[in-house]
Amino acid sequence: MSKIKVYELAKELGKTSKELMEFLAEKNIEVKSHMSALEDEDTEMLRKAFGKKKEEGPKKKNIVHVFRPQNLRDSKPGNRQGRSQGNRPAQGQQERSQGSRPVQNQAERPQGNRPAQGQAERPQGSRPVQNQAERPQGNRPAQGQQERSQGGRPSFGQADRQRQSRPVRPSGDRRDDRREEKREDRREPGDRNRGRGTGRPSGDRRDDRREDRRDQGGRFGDNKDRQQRRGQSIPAPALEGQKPQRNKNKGKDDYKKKDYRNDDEDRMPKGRKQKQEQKPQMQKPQHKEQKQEETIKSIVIPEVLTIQELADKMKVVPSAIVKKLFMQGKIVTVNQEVDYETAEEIALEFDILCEKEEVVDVIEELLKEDEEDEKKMKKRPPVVCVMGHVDHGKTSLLDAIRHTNVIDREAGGITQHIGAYVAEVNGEKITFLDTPGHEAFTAMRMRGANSTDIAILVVAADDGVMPQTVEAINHAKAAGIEIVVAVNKIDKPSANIDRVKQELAEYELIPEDWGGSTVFVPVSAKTGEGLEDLMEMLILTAEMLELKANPNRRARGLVIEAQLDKGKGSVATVLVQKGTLRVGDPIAAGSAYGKVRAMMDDKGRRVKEAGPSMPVEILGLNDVPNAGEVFVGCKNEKEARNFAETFISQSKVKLLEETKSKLSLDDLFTQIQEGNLKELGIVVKADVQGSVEAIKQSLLKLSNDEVVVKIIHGGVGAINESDVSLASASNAIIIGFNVRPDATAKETAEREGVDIRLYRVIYNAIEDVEAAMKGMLDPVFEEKVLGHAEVRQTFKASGVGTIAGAYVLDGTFERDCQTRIMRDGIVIYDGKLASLKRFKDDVKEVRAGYECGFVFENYNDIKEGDQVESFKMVEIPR
Ligand SMILES: Nc1nc2c(ncn2[C@@H]2O[C@H](COP(=O)(O)OP(=O)(O)OP(=O)(O)O)[C@@H](O)[C@H]2O)c(=O)[nH]1
Repeated sequence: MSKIKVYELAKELGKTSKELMEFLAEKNIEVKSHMSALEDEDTEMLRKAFGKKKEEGPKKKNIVHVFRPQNLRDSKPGNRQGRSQGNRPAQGQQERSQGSRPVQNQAERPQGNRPAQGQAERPQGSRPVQNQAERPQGNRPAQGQQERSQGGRPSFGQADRQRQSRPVRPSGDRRDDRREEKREDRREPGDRNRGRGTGRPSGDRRDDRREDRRDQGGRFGDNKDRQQRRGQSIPAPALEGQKPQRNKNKGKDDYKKKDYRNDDEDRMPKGRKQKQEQKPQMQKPQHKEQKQEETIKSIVIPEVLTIQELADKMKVVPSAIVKKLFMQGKIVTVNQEVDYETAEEIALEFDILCEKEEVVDVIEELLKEDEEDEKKMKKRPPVVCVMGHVDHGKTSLLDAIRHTNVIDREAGGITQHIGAYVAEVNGEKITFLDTPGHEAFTAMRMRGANSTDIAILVVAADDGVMPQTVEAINHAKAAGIEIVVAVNKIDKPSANIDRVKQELAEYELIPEDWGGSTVFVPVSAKTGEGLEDLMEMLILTAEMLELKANPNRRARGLVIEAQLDKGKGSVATVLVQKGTLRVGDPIAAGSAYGKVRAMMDDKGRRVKEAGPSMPVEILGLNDVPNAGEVFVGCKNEKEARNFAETFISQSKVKLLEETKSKLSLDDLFTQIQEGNLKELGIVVKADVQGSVEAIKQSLLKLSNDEVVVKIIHGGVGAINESDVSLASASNAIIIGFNVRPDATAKETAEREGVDIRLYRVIYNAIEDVEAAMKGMLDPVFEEKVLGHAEVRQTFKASGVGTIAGAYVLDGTFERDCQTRIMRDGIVIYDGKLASLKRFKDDVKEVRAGYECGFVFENYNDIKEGDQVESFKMVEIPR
């Protein structure tokens, strides 16, 4: 037979390991820890010494202590004292047994281990099986223990209330017995004195606990302090001290946590019931210690949740949380959202541990790929992007390489659309991604960096390193891509290549001729000087990188750009990164899917297939995918559709989460209280995804301490009704770039008062929003004539004024519209229509060919033959 360990014997005897160890220490038998194996004779001795006490066990029953910290908080100190001394000796005892003991003792006793082991080993018979059996379902004390162990959980406050409302004396007596006994067993004489009589004052208990907590530091200390400050004692069981241990051993103890949880869930309801029904039953002492350790409850909560949801998880009434926070000076409602950290803090106050819900990114899972077999890989061309500060010549350089002129076609002088093209140097191909030049395109650059192998960092020789140069360096470094520096504009007299080299050296880009490893190529996009060198350097760098991909597999790559074409439908420029994409292949890209109907290369030629590093324009997707999205070749169209559907549903979830306020409770409060939190919601619609991203990024950057810019939605295509309703619901404005609202959207926007702003140049959009944030920009309105009418008769009505009986010649007249009365071509009145009637009824609108009655606001001098014009002020698109 293998030797029994201290903790096993302790469990068998219903004692703590500590007790046994103390006993052994008195007998000069050395045991190192609760895990130490005992000699047979020692085991015998211990069994003899402690065995008989088993009979006394029943006396120790009835330690039913449930407490509601939130109630205690409210209770007067006197009351609390009274209660803690009278009704809660078990609590005191429990705390004494752990709290006043040196901390290392706690450590010695692996609290996390015990319940699990207990459960695991019980059936194997280290403890007589009948013990288990003996413990009837209604073994009240055990359940009572359990409830007590859950003391921190207000969910069982019911039981507590019941306890408090009925006489508790008898149980108190019993507890006294137990206390005496325990004292005999465990306490030092000094301690005994301290604990004698009415029990230990709660203050002491707190001290003990504080000591424990201090040891554990962090949150616990904070909580404690808070409680102390308010002079409140949340008599958290001594087990509270275990929390940090559990935290520290996170992962290792995970299975134990599960045990706890299962235990809680499985047994608590029973326990509650049994407690009420079978109170007089006695407790088996051997369960006691074990149960004490089940005090800790752990809940799994998401990143953001409402107080109500948190309360549900904690199994407390939400008002308890609200109250607790109120006591801390935070006013919250049950529907208010709190972030994980705040929720964790709240839960800790209730002695509940929190674990963050692991969010599985389904999309990421979907896109996961296994490592490829090296043998199947073949050399592929490098994908190069151009980065650098505004006006340093990125477009010109790309253009010089491509020998086409794209600059002239740009609105506002910014490269707005991303494309890609392949250049050939000495038979070697290089794929260039056309990256835009404005800061607005940061996001794309980042994507560019992710999709590229080499970045050409363009630095104007006459300007040197500028902020966006640094930004570009950082992006490239973060993406781990090779940087080749093109020192541009060397044709300029003010060009200073060495200065550029020097400045870049500060960013760890040291030229080869200075002993570094960065390739610097002086070029002039204007004269074409150095371009060949640059291309050669790119080929050399690519060779060093040994770029490879397997062309014989299903294609996979990135969407570089996508837009909706009236004739062709969804047109997406994709960069194949792996495999070969063929016409007819079913593919999915983000929310879009379909079969490749046709493919065009960068020169507009139809192609049948595209291998690694090749950019192609594809037709056939059912929707416009987002730029930067990964596209995957699928087995069949069904698989592609499934992929897209999963993507859509997941994106919705994500969008919802993102739309949820990210502000923490604290922030929200301080900000709101100071009255300086304003949120500017924006819906962005544009003709191409690239612009959406660009506008989004630039607008987000406008956020400052006072106003937070929040992009509620961004998409490609005309502004539609759903955009307007979204903006209306979120009190947002809509920014349209190169798009217009459709008729229903216009109407809805007018009806709901949604501000739609249309732009053709990104700068203007950014400028406007910036201005709006500074002083709320006034919209520019334009008059829109609705219709004309002729006054045919006038009537005088008392209390109303003059009614003009008129005939609508063209257009319409709407209620509340602006009007202008003209007599002989001269405007004699300009104002609002006070009432619009058909016969005796007020109407909303009267159309051409109908007669109606007008009453003008504060104007009665109407004559037959007057011409009335109705118009509306509409906002003019910028
Ligand atoms: N002298 C000279 N001028 C150049 C050279 N390269 C570009 N430029 C000029 O510099 C200006 C900016 O060039 P772009 O190519 O538009 O610069 P960019 O970095 O693409 O600018 P954004 O797209 O606005 O970020 C243009 O007026 C070009 O004509 C060069 O090598 N020499």
